[in-house]
Amino acid sequence: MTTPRIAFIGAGNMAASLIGGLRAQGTDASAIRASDRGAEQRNKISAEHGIETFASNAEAIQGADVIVLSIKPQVMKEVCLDLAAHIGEQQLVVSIAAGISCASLENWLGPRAIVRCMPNTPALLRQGVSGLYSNAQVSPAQRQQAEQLLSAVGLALWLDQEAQIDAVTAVSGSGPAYFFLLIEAMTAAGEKLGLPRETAAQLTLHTALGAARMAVASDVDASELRRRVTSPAGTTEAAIKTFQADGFEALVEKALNAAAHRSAELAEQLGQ
Ligand SMILES: NC(=O)C1=CN([C@@H]2O[C@H](COP(=O)(O)OP(=O)(O)OC[C@H]3O[C@@H](n4cnc5c(N)ncnc54)[C@H](O)[C@@H]3O)[C@@H](O)[C@H]2O)C=CC1
Ligand SMILES: O=C(O)[C@@H]1CCC=N1
Repeated sequence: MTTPRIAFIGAGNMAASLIGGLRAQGTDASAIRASDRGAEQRNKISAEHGIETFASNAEAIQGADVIVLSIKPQVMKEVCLDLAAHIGEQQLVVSIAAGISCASLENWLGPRAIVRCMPNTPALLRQGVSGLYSNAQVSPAQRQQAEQLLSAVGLALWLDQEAQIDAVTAVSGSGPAYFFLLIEAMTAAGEKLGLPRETAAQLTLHTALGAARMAVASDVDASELRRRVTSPAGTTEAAIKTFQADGFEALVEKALNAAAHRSAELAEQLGQ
């Protein structure tokens, strides 16, 4: 398959992660363009990745096979209404915005091929994971284009119901932040236990990395891996019992529900 030409509308954090991942995978800079209303963002992304940038969204999408809407949900309507007259029938629209439904995008852009997806920031290291959903107008070739884009930066998993995007947002879209929070908390606790801060940070980070790598490579599930670390009446058991006595699993469920609920709420608030 030839490399699709990709235009990013909005050159912020997530666009930078995706563009960085695509460039690291070998996508030529000439196949990628980006627009942003901020001159600083345009200069930064063009300096970092050697891509052409535009102040005009309409100019940026000219000649693109795939248009990636990578702006905040709050400006999606305004941007789509401005772009609607400029998008060609053959151009695939990929939205990465949390909480903006295909129906809203079609209201603003007209009926067209749309893939909604939810990536995450480790895309920058090509270690991302995304959930993707395509509407009925997306052709098999366009599905492949979207998959090619997201799988350049990590694992891409198709969903068969759009509502599942809310759950993907809660688990993996926002998920890196939960692990960062745990890393922050473990580092601080290690320091309080008497370690130099840098040592506590390195121990925490490499434990997180090792545990994730082990879980991905393992043919047994996480609960069995946890059991193998947990000696009867040992140190791990003392920690796990403390987590569970204070409702760790219920808290995680509550937090993910809040994220999924917020995703659905954004769709209601911003989708009109
Ligand atoms: N940050 C994350 O971890 C993830 C974010 N997302 C989604 O990605 C989208 C972008 O998020 P971030 O990159 O974090 O936001 P960001 O604020 O870093 O980037 C958005 C960019 O859009 C630009 N912009 C604003 N109005 C514009 C307009 N009218 N025309 C062109 N550019 C405009 C801003 O100047 C900014 O550079 C959001 O919809 C978010 O829901 C999805 C998955 C993960
Ligand atoms: O916090 C947010 O709304 C976005 C979507 C997923 C990650 N960041």
